[in-house]
Amino acid sequence: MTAPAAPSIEVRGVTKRFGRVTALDDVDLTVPKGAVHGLLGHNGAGKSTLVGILATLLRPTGGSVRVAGLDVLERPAQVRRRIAVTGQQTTLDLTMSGRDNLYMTARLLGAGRRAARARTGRLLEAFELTAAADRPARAYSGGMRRRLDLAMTLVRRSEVVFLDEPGTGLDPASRLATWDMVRRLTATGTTVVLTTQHLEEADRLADAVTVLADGRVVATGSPEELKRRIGRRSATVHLATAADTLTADHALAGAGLHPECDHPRRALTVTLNRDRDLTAVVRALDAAAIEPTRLTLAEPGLDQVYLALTGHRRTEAP
Ligand SMILES: Nc1ncnc2c1ncn2[C@@H]1O[C@H](COP(=O)(O)OP(=O)(O)OP(=O)(O)O)[C@@H](O)[C@H]1O
Repeated sequence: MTAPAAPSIEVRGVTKRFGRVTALDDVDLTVPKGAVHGLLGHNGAGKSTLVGILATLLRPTGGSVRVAGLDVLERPAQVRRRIAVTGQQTTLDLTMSGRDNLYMTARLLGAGRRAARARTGRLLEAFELTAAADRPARAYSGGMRRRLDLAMTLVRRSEVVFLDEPGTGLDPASRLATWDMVRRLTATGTTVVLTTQHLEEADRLADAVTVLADGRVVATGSPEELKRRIGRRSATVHLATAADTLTADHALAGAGLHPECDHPRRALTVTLNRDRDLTAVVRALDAAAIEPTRLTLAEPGLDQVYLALTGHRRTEAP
């Protein structure tokens, strides 16, 4: 039997204080190689501080951190060579075209002319920038600049890539294309850590999510696990007539299922606290000789998970 690969990121008991502010409090995090891990939290939860420590930009006050198998405090320079961080648009030269920005970066990182050209072409295509490739970056729209910024992060093949809200500021089509690109990164073994306040982004992209609130980890697991643990599924029964709605309401209430009735829409919603509650809904309706026109199931969103875990509604970045 082969030993499991060492995790790409291992954080143990990390604390970070800025004067009196405790930005991180006893944080643990393990990310396997080739996984996408979402750091989810409201403003000030500690996401950027944690990424800053992982990327060797900040020193933890306490605890241990290994990235790409290396201790970040003992070997920061080697860690830096293995990682890439986005959201730092300062690396873009706005007077140069998108193509030249990418090409120059590839050359600076040591690629030969042909390899640099090939990498540039692939990245322009992946981020849908081919048509605008030869225009100066200063003429790009906000979304195009963000895509170019992401592409710049990926010029070097890094073991770990840190992305800050990769979908923010992009239109829906570009967002999907970007998410797709992020997922493809992991196929080559790259580990991705993304910080986000957008629950859909974490839900769609991440294999596992760590929810931070006030510097502490309040939950960690796959988006599905979190939803199962916290969120409740619900079943909505749609009925043909007002009379059926009333009968179904009595039948479900009689079975102890506490339906919520939306009379104008002739719909009844039951929270499924246990798996067998769904069968109970169907049985109660059948016993009352009611045939619903439709039965729909709703999975909880990460929104509810976040609210349940932290007591906060999610707050968007300004
Ligand atoms: N350099 C600093 N000096 C003092 N306090 C800081 C510093 N950096 C962060 N903090 C504080 O640490 C806490 C965590 O901040 P952090 O930026 O890590 O949160 P975040 O989750 O990334 O938030 P956002 O989504 O707004 O970027 C906040 O209370 C913040 O005010």
